[in-house]
Amino acid sequence: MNKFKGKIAILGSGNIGVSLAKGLVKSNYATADQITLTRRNISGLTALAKEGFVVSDDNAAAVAAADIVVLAVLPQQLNNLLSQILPAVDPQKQVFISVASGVSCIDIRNKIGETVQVIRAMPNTAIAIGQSMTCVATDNATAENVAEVTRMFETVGAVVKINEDLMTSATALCACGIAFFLRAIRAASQGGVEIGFHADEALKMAVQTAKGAADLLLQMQSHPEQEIDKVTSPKGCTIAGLNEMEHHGFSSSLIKGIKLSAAKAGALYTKE
Ligand SMILES: NC(=O)C1=CN([C@@H]2O[C@H](COP(=O)(O)OP(=O)(O)OC[C@H]3O[C@@H](n4cnc5c(N)ncnc54)[C@H](O)[C@@H]3O)[C@@H](O)[C@H]2O)C=CC1
Ligand SMILES: O=C(O)[C@@H]1CCC=N1
Repeated sequence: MNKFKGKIAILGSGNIGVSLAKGLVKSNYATADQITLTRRNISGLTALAKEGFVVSDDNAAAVAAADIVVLAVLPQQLNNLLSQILPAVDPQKQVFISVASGVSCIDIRNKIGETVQVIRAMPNTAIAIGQSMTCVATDNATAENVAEVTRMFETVGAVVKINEDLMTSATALCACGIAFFLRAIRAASQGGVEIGFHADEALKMAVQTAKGAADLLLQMQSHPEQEIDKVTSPKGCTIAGLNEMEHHGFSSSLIKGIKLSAAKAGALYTKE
């Protein structure tokens, strides 16, 4: 692994910002002292400062010193942040990565300068354990910067490059998707309790079963239905349960939820 040699500023140290920072250090992409974490109130970052991260409430100073700037505030907090950092933006020095849902590259350039290179990235919370599914898109960054940002996110999971117009779809499927699969696991464990297991063992069984299902697809490179066909014995109990779930809208509810999340993701940001 070639360590990144420059400085990284992560503006907005909440769920995703902190998870990304920790993931980058754990994967040896950068050392903690190369990463500045900002937050309006830095008292919540004391533990991270002890781990060696630079912590600050001065976004403009963090940007001035950085080569890579990650915008990791909520969409509704972004315009305020962009106006704070405007004086420190240097298009020759920094490349900007935005993880904010529903904010386009051009929206960001309209606030901080038309020659600024902006790459959107949509990770998910599994970034904390190096298992993110991160989608990246840009409309103006150089191939070299896209390659570096891809390399950065590959240290904390898998990366797919997509067209920017699919970014809200990626948000729903991958970033929100973590919550959807977690809820499915939780529901399975609740079913397990109804049929006789203690809650802790039911959850453990559901989690390992879900992991096995995902790993089957990843390692065998197969299609879900191909694997399902191997489970469903004729006149058996699996097809009975599966069809009952489908009669109650299992696939349909996931599809509808993902469509609604994608629509919502596209409407989270107000330009003015
Ligand atoms: N949570 C998730 O699973 C994912 C979130 N995202 C996107 O990442 C962004 C951040 O989401 P979360 O981390 O969940 O939100 P969060 O609310 O946990 O973190 C945002 C942080 O930014 C800080 N902040 C707000 N204004 C600031 C400012 N002017 N200067 C410095 N810090 C400031 C807040 O204090 C907070 O700590 C959002 O735009 C979201 O759409 C993207 C992918 C996944
Ligand atoms: O729920 C949200 O709006 C954020 C974006 C994707 C995941 N969490």
